[in-house]
Amino acid sequence: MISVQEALRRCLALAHPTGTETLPLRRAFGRVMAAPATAQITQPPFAASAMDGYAVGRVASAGDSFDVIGEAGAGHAYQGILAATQAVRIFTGAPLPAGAVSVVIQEEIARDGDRITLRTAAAEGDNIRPRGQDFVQGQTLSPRQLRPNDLALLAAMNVAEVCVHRRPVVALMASGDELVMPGETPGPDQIIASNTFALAAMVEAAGGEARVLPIARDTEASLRTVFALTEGADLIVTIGGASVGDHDLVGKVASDLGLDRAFWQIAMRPGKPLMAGKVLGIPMLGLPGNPVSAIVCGHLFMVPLLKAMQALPPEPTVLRARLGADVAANGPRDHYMRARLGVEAGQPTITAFARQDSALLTILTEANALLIRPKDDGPRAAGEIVDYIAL
Ligand SMILES: Nc1nc2c(c(=O)[nH]1)N[C@H]1C(S)=C(S)[C@@H](COP(=O)(O)OP(=O)(O)OC[C@H]3O[C@@H](n4cnc5c(N)ncnc54)[C@H](O)[C@@H]3O)O[C@H]1N2
Ligand code: MOO
Repeated sequence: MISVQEALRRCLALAHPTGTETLPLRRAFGRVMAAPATAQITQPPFAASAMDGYAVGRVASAGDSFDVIGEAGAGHAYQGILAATQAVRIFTGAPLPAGAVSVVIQEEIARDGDRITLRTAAAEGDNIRPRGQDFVQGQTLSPRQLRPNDLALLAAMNVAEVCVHRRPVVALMASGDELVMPGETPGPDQIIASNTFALAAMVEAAGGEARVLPIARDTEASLRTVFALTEGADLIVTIGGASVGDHDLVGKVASDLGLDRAFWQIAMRPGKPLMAGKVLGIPMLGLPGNPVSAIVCGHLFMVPLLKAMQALPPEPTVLRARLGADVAANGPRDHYMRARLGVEAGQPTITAFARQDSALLTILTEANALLIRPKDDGPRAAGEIVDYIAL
């Protein structure tokens, strides 16, 4: 069995970046930029007041007075030039008038008619946002998956459209005679197909488009029928039927369809029966059926594949925390234990759940991290530093 790292390397070798498209900003959330975006303007485009108050014509001390000669509001500049003895009533976001050197907030001013007296000193630059303090025209934002904050920045840069990678289309293909969809009434020997829903959401969160295909039955004919529905996908993800049982036919049918196999079975728990390759000209990831195995492998292999297809750094980020409770010696496969990450005594602390069966969705839903136990690692005591991946 190959290692997790080798399996990921072989998976990523299957990925090719998708093409690009141009989208209006309002449709770009969660998408991955395909090229740097360039600021069309400088922000702020002028030195601006950061507060409501008075722009004054010289640095001053408490007790100094000025003549108020006009007003500047956001969107309404004061057109004149301030002399050293003069002030302009100014509001947040208004352009700083020519000649102004400082803004004093209105709470620190006594006003008598058109005369103001300062209760505090006015130092050069106080409460003034210099021109271009946020960004300047021509500055670039490097490619990334667009979060809400990024969209605000692009909008401020006057970038109305953004060039993004086309969403990788993922054909999700669950198989098993025991499976029915949520909302249906399962027979006495049936269960509900569950992991497809997590995987589809993970695809969408990673910038892809999930195409959930009908559940294939455990026959070669049914699997072939559903495989035929994967046409046009950028990635085929099968769920279940990957192991060694008589009804685990995914590998067999994929082989009959010309699968160029990159690997089958890895030294990982959960996820041992994972397979990958290329079938019908499309990269394929064959996930194990156990819900936790499928979802954990989705995080470790499917999401990196989708990132690679959108030219993002694909590897999951491995972080470090101290163990909150002892863990026993590990076996011959890397173990990605469902765990709870929190803070104890001011330090990130991770504690594995006692129950690690790969069929336990209730545990997975309480987990917010995967504690990584290297294969053959000895027992570890609370307080030792370990690796984890955040979920
Ligand atoms: N003799 C051996 N048996 C098994 C081995 C092994 O090495 N030797 N590996 C075990 C491991 S590890 C895993 S993981 C499972 C995975 O097997 P499959 O990929 O063939 O998955 P299935 O047998 O189809 O299903 C396993 C389990 O998961 C349920 N399932 C399947 N699909 C879904 C779905 N979409 N939603 C919810 N639940 C699903 C299915 O009903 C089974 O209970 O094999 C071990 N066996
Ligand atoms: O590796 Mo299986 O995925 O342990 O349940």
